[in-house]
Amino acid sequence: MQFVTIKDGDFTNNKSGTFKHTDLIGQRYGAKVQATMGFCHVLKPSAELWTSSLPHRTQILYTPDISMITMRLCLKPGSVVVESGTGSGSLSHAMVRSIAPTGHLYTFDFHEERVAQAKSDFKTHAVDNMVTSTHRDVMGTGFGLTGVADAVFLDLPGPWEAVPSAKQALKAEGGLVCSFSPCIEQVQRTCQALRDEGFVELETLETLQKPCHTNSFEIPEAEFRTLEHFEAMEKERVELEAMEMNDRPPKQKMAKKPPPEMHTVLHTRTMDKLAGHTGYLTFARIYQT
Ligand SMILES: C[S@@+](CC[C@H](N)C(=O)[O-])C[C@H]1O[C@@H](n2cnc3c(N)ncnc32)[C@H](O)[C@@H]1O
Repeated sequence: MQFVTIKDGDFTNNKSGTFKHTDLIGQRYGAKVQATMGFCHVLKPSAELWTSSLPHRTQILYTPDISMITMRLCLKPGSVVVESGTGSGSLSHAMVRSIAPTGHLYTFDFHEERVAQAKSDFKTHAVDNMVTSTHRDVMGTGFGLTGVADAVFLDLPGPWEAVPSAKQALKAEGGLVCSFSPCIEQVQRTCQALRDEGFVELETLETLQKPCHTNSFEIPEAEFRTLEHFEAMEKERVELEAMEMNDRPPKQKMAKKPPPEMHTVLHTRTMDKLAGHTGYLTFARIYQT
């Protein structure tokens, strides 16, 4: 999967050969476009496609975790959400899609270049009006936000350090927090910090996706035979033998059997490979009033 900005006169080369951008301009989304050694499909950009094609500047979150996060944090149009670290912006784009057009994402990272690149990506994807991207060490100095957020998401090496500041960033009526950590020891420290700050409904889970493939194929209709059926077949065989002995060509005497009726069968197979452990998601809620 390649994310390509199309420019009249440019070319893109990959294992399918050379694609002239001029041939791509004006194509409808979904169109199949021929190249010198293969073809491509022109797809409409989406948060999921960005996740599968973005340049990795860090480890990123993938669609199974992202869908669990956006759903369990109840993100919807108009939600205000705080995120750290921004990383490569994989989760940020999905969050923006969920909260658009009236919500806002405050995203923080202490790596200056990543913040600059994320800002540039948000602008290119025309979502920068819904994002504030800030260069800041949130484990050291917190988010610097008070009472604005419906939800806070933490993807940090020491999320427990940011829990008091996450609480402060949530709206007066309370809100939701999610923390992603690869190690169970990080989860334990984060849960302790969440309890200390008065968060409730703590739940930690791991999201594993098990893909299934469904195919269809044709098989002959099953023929269930009775004893009479076998007896009739035996009679037919004996008659055939007798005709052959009388030197008469059997084909002239016997009616040709019609071809069996075909039947479409759907077959679903779960894939053998299950993507391995990425991390644990800890969710919690606080009621502040
Ligand atoms: C694993 S990446 C986040 C990936 C992101 N969730 C995504 O889907 O693309 C973690 C990020 O946290 C940032 N980070 C680590 N410690 C931080 C801190 N104290 N304050 C702010 N950002 C921090 C790192 O610079 C890194 O970019």
